[in-house]
Amino acid sequence: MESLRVLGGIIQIPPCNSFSNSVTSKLDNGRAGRQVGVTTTTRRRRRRNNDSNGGGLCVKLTGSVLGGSDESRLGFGGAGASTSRDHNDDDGGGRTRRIDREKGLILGAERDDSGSVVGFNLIPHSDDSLANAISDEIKQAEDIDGVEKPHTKTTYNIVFVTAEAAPYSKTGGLGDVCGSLPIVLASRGHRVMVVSPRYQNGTAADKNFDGAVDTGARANVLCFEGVQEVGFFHEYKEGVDWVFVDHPAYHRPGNPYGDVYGAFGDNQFRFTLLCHAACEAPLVIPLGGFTYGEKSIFLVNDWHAGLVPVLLAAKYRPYGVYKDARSILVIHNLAHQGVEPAITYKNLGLPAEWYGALGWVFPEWARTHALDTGEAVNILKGAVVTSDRILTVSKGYAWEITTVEGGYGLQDLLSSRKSVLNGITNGIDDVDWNPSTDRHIPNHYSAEDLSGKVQCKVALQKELGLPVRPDCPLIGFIGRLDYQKGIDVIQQAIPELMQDDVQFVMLGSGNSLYEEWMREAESSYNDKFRGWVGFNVPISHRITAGCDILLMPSRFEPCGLNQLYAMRYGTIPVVHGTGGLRDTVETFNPYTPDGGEGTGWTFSPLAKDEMLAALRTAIRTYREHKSSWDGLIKRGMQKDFTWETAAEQYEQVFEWATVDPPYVG
Ligand SMILES: Nc1ncnc2c1ncn2[C@@H]1O[C@H](COP(=O)(O)OP(=O)(O)O[C@H]2O[C@H](CO)[C@@H](O)[C@H](O)[C@H]2O)[C@@H](O)[C@H]1O
Repeated sequence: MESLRVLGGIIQIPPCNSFSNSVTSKLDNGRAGRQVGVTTTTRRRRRRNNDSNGGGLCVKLTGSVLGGSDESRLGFGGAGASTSRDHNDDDGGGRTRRIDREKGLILGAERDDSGSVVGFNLIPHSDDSLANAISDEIKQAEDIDGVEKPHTKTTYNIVFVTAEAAPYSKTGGLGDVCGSLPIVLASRGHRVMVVSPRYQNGTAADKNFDGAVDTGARANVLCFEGVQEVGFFHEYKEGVDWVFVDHPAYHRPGNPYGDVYGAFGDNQFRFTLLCHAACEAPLVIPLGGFTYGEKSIFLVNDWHAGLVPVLLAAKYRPYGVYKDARSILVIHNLAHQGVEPAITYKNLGLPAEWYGALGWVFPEWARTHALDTGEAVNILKGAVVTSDRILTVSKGYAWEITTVEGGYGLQDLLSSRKSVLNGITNGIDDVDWNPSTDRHIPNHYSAEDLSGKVQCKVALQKELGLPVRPDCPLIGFIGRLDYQKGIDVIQQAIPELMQDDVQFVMLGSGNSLYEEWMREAESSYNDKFRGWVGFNVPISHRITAGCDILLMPSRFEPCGLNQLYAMRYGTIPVVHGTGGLRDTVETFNPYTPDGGEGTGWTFSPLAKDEMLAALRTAIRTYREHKSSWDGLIKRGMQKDFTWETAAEQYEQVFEWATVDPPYVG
């Protein structure tokens, strides 16, 4: 059986021969390339590993099908591809169709009004059985695990640009989101690429990238007063094209942003490279035979990807490239904006006249000396200005960032873009985070049978060397040890909380002062407190399953994932009522006819006493009101936090983005 794959609403035909091909992007054709000094060459085209079953249809598309420049840009043609062709037809609409009598196929590039290729027609010429075979194949793609998958009405080519994507790289929630949302969007019928760096830090984590192979495609990026060559590695997995930008700057000990000495000094360089490379990837990497092309939607995650919309507006659109693309900035954390001295603007590979988009002036109180003019370049600000739409990861946070308290200096600008600003609450990966199948926890359980949960608690107490006491309330904290997470409030509360009959476990890494404090607290309260310093995913699952309560006193929280994981694992969240925490945790109300509603407790303001009061209410409920506690557990476990709901909302935003004209400056 010949196999066809359906990606992004187009029929994709696996190449039957591997062949070398030279692809030159539009930039090389003398337009934007000369202006900004970027050239791109694909040296070798590789076969998508998952498609290389030897049974692919052998179809060669030539310039008469696609038009000369498109042929080269899309990476078709090449000496090795073979097919027998009878003649060309004009379909009356000016499009040329290639008829393949032997296979009974008619192929034609379908274009929209502006001339962009939006897909290909594949029509059986004389044998209806082929049409049936094709629709069977399509159905199989949909029902791959026997489950009917929700499908989108309109498909898009979507390009995520991100500094991290789990399981390849992860330091926090950004990695989780960029590791799971793309898979859900792909399963709904979109064609999805994720572009992130190929980190190699000399640890076992390097193996995460073992499945990605060198595409041979290269981009020469002019920035930082030189030409930088980046490579592209690729792995096709779970319906997603994972593309990894390769450069020596990503090969060093530490995490994606820094090492034991702090943040890397060249992060502006490292993420400038990522952005330039991500803009080239859809033009030059023929994945499974097709590039993503110009009609792509870029999902620009946080400041690391923030130059992408600026590059689209300043470097590509003025030269007719990416005129049909759109960019959507997704803000996971406004506190980090990629701000550097104004003098570094010249490093970014942008035309001088675009300085205003990124230019930013620190308020007077934040300046360091009397002659400091406060002038800076702010990459996230550039993205806020130039992106076509803006998203945050919860509705509450979408409002907070327009206020003085939550706007980190960008509140006025964000308010001015309110008409294109929305909040979509993150979902969770319910395969990775499922207490009835989780490979990291010792006993499985579900809302129907909770018996495994107490066994997880006992196992955790043993693992941590705490007294094994199934009846003692066990409180957990998991997260980056950062000002954002309210660790200082926990610090203040611990001496008082340790007077109560409770156990407390903290897992986290980050600020070394907090790490040191966790070690000290463990030795001071050795029978009650454990501080696990480090980043450890299996332990994070075991804490989520084994604790009774998860504490999140975040100062601000754009969405927060741990409270969602906690609810799914029957662990009751006690959280500061801010951002996504307030949106997702409903405070327990026992006074309802059916015995109570709510999934946890929120407290406000963020202060030691308020936090302790909420914790103690939770502990009293745990001890004295067993049926209320069981109700809290069950309601939390039954909540729908899957990505499907969020994915549908993202699709709505894609539609709005494509209806409106793109930002042109
Ligand atoms: N030491 C450790 N060991 C193992 N795992 C650890 C860990 N420390 C943290 N994690 C994991 O990292 C993730 C953290 O996610 P969060 O959403 O809580 O926070 P983060 O602030 O990183 O993300 C930002 O982006 C996300 C995604 O949009 C928003 O939800 C959030 O509000 C915003 O601040 C969770 O999966 C957690 O288990």
